[in-house]
Formats: sequence, structure tokens, C-alpha cells
Amino acid sequence: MGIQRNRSSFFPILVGVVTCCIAMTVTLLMTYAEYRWQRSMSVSHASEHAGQYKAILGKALAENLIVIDAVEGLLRLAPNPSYNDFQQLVKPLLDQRPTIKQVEVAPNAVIKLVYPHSEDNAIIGLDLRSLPGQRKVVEETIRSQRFRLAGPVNLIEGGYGAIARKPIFISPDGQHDGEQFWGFITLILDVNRLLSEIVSEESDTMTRYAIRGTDGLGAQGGVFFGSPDVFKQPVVTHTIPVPGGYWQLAASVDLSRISRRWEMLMFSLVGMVGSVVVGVLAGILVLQWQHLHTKATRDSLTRVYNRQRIQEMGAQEVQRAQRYNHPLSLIMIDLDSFKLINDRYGHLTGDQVLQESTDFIEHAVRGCDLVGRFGGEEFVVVLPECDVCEVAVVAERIRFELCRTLSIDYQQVNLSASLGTATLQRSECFEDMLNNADIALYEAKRTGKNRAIAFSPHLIST
Ligand SMILES: Nc1nc2c(ncn2[C@@H]2O[C@H](COP(=O)(O)OP(=O)(O)OP(=O)(O)O)[C@@H](O)[C@H]2O)c(=O)[nH]1
Repeated sequence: MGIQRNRSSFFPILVGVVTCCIAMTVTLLMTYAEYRWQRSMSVSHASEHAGQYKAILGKALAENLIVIDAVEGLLRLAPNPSYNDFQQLVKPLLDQRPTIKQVEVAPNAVIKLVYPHSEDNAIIGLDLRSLPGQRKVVEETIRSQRFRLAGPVNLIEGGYGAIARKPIFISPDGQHDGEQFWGFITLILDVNRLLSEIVSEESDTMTRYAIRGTDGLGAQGGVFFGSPDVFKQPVVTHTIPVPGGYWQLAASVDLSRISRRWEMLMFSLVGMVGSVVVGVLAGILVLQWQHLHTKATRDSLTRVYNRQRIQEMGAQEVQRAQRYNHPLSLIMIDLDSFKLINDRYGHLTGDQVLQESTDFIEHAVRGCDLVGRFGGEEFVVVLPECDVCEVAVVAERIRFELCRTLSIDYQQVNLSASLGTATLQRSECFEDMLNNADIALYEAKRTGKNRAIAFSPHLIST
């Protein structure tokens, strides 16, 4: 009985802890699902934007490079155009293309026409082959006859730009494509401005973009926008064709930032606190339920089963015993002259006697026997698997346990009890057993108390 009580007092704690663990597991799973969702959102956001940036950059480059075709058309018509003619053609084109810093025409690789022009323009008359940094590229461009986009590099005229340099080759009549190198048409592109679309739209701090491919070398070229780290674990890469090669644009998502986002931290924190609260509430609920259940089934003074519960359980035991043809017995116990105890020592002492008597009864029976207070100073014990001989032994043991002098508040209280026993017969119900035990108990009282008497039919007639 004692072990059962301990177990039931641990039960609310167990339910609370298990509920808390389940809630925490659910929280962790939901946090992980949220992390996965955020990650896939970030990746698709990065992929979508990278695709847009590729399109924007590709379009901007194509629009800018058209200017070279326009200048080339002019040169084919007039191989030695005046600055005015050159300016009239180029000015409106550059007004619409702010990313072009400069247009240069360099017959035989010597810069002659520059727009926008300034009087002290130091580069007029400059032979491109004399520039240590560009000499190799210039010569390679003439040799390969390839239109190339060099850089981005720091420009001698200041700033950071990419140089789109187209070598022009003419036929002997000077009008058409041919074998003879004529010179260069060069566009200087303001790369920072060109990339401003990306820079300005880079508001999402988790997504980072980078571009590499200095001199059109693609994956082999240097990184000229963003961090090289982006190329370590990119979620998407795009190729942007440029004259003579390609640029490579990549996007990466800083996944560690997702788990550090305040929404995620709040979600986890609220989930954890919520789990503890749910666990505590579940424990309290079970405790309340246990309390109500105990109130409904236990006697408040002695904590053994109350009359209603012992009758329910007794009826179940009768059904079980009859179904499996097993023995079942019942003992009715009545403390002797209890009124006298109350009158002499007071009700409080009487209550204590009832509590101690309960302990003695429980001590005298097996753990599987059911002990209940039937009312007043009357107790009932239901004994499954106990036949007429065994119940006599148990009844005697209880009588012996209850026949003693109790010391309560320095007062000596003499205690004894009378007992009536009944053993289940074939067609009886639990009420019949109670009646029979009561008849036997009455006989025990009548014949001098402090004794146990077994029911037999002849007692009915006496
Ligand atoms: N202290 C206390 N007394 C109770 C309680 N329930 C019933 N009683 C008292 O128990 C006494 C029972 O008295 P009786 O029915 O005359 O029985 P008795 O004095 O034991 O006499 P016999 O049964 O013939 O031995 C009454 O005085 C009731 O008031 C209780 O919960 N606490």
C-alpha cells in the first residue's frame, strides 16, 4: 500500500516531465522545420535575385557595347572623323548610358579622340602599347583580332573601370573588314555604377553576391565584386558572357545567420518556456485529478477506500471469482465499545484510534486485499483467492493486531474488535456477502466481543 502511495505521488512529476519533454521535442522539430523553411526561402530568394542580376548585367553590357558598333560605323564611313562628328555621334549615346565613363578612338593604338573631352586630357596621343600594364593585352588583342573586355582595373585617369577594346581591321579601301589593323575603339565602363543595381538591392544581409572573371577569364579570373568566400559554397552561379570571355556571378547564403535571427531565437525561447509551462500544467492537472479521484474513492480520515468504492471493487471481485471459480472472502470488523472511547477520551482521540486501527488492519492483510471503511468504526476487508480456512486465519490475525492498549497523548486506550467473516457461495452477490459477514459480526458481539466468527447459515435462525 505504501509503495503504491509513493508511486502515485511521483506520477504527476513523471507526467509533467514527459509532457515537457514531448513539448520540447515538438518545439525542436518545429524550430528545425522553420530553419529548413527559412533556408529554402533564402536559397530561392538568392537564386531568384542572382538570375535577375545576371539579366540586368547582361542587358546593361549589351546596351553599352552597342556604342562601339555605332562608332565603328562612323569610322567606316569617315576613317578620319573630326572631333565634332565624333562628339555629335557619341554624346547622345552616352547621355543615355551613364555607366560609360569614356569612349576612345585610337588609330594604330594611339589615342586620338576621347569623349568626354577635356583640354588637358593627358591620354590624348598616348600609345596604348607604351602602358606597362596594358601592353601585353593590347598586343594580344591585335594578334588575336578579338574584341575583349579587360579589367576591371584602376584607371590611369582615375576610378575603377572595365575596358572594352575592339580592334578594327580594314580592307585596303578602308571601308570593310580586312587584314590590316586600323586601331582601337575603346569603351571605359564605370563598373561600380554598373554593379550599383546589385549593391543597392543587397538589403538582405544573409545573402551575399560576388562576381569574378577579371579580363573575361571567368572562374579563373579575380573576384572584382563581393567577397571571394561567396565562391566557396555558392547556392547558385551564373555565367555572364562578356567580349572575349565571361564573368561568373555567384550567390551564397550565410546559413548560420538564420539560426541567429531574432525570430528563430524568440521561437526557440518561447517554445522552451512554453514546454516547461505545459509540463508544469500537465503535472498540476494530474495532481488535481488524483486529488479528486482520491476524494471520490478514499475515506478522508483513514485514507482507505470509502464505502462506495469498496462496494464497487467488491462487486468486481465477486464477478471475477465466479467467472474463474476462485475463492473470495470478506471480513467485517467493528471496534468494540468505541462509543466509550469517544466519551472517555474525546472525538479527536477517537479519530486517532480509527487511524491507528486502519494501520493495524493493513499490516495484517496482503497487499492485494482491499481494505475499506464502511462507516463509523466499521471496516471491511475483501480477500481475493481466500477460502473459508484462510479467512479464519487472517481474521484471527487482525483481531490479534487490534487487541492492544494504545498510548495516545499519554493516555492508555484499550482496543479490541469483533469480526464476522463470509466466504462467497456460488450464486451470491457482494451484498449477500456483506449481510452474511454482518450476521457473523453480530454473533461475535453478542457472544462477548473481541472475537472472529465465520458465517454459517444456522446463525440466521439464532
Ligand atoms: N471519533 C470518531 N467517532 C466516530 C466516528 N464515526 C462514528 N463514531 C462514533 O463511533 C461510535 C459507535 O458507537 P456504537 O455504534 O454504539 O458502537 P460501540 O460503542 O462500538 O459499541 P459496540 O459496537 O457494541 O461495541 C459512536 O459514538 C459514533 O459517534 C468518527 O469518524 N470519529
